[in-house]
Amino acid sequence: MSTLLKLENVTKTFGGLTAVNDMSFEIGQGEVVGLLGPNGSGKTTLLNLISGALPASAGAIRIGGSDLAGKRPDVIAAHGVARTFQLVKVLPSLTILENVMVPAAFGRSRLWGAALEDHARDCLAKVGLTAEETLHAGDLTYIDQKRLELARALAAEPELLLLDEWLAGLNPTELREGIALIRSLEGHGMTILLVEHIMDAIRALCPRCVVMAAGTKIADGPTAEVLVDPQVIAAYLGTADA
Ligand SMILES: Nc1ncnc2c1ncn2[C@@H]1O[C@H](COP(=O)(O)OP(=O)(O)OP(=O)(O)O)[C@@H](O)[C@H]1O
Repeated sequence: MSTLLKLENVTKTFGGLTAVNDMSFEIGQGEVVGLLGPNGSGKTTLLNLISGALPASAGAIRIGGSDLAGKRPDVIAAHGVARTFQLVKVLPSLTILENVMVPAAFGRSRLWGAALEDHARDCLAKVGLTAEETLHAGDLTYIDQKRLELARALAAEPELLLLDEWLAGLNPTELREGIALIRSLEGHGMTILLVEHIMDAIRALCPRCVVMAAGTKIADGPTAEVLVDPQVIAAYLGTADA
């Protein structure tokens, strides 16, 4: 499996706080990897560094061989990285179709006209929103807004998809649908780095997990092994002398 994402000693400080501390790991093409850790451990900051929303303080972030640390988000997107956000970011006054056309127009293929609409519709079909394309995004239910956000990310034709708690806030039925949807992307060979607190989802989707605590990598390996690692359990539950 060839390496798609390679982090080398990536660090991010905010003043005196080190939010991400010397993180190194690789993700192969087509892998689905969970990024775990207690609240405040640096997961979202790491996604922000990979997607270019924040510049790294140190280290290299290689995507397909190019070091993109410190590059603008649009440059990183052009290298095939797309993401969803912890708090859904759709354009409420635009229709569903228009919401997906925007990232498709500015995505890797710079589509326009009929090709743009066709591609946007394909992305809506992938997330099961075909019938809703003329509705306004602000009128959608929460799960459908999440689907739409995923369709917007897919519209940019990513090779690497970063999902930041995309399954959070769903009821059990929606969660099952959400897991099936992510699995269907995996079937298309997409590489996914998934920040998630729902362990059932992690077990169902991620053969491998990386775990962070206080900005540092404390585990990286097969999910079943990582979830019973005493250091990981201590990071989540705290220890008597912590
Ligand atoms: N823009 C910022 N400025 C200053 N501090 C920040 C900023 N963004 C994050 N932090 C801090 O960095 C640390 C890591 O935060 P981050 O949001 O990355 O954690 P997380 O693991 O994603 O947490 P959660 O699971 O709660 O989303 C926290 O202490 C947070 O307060």
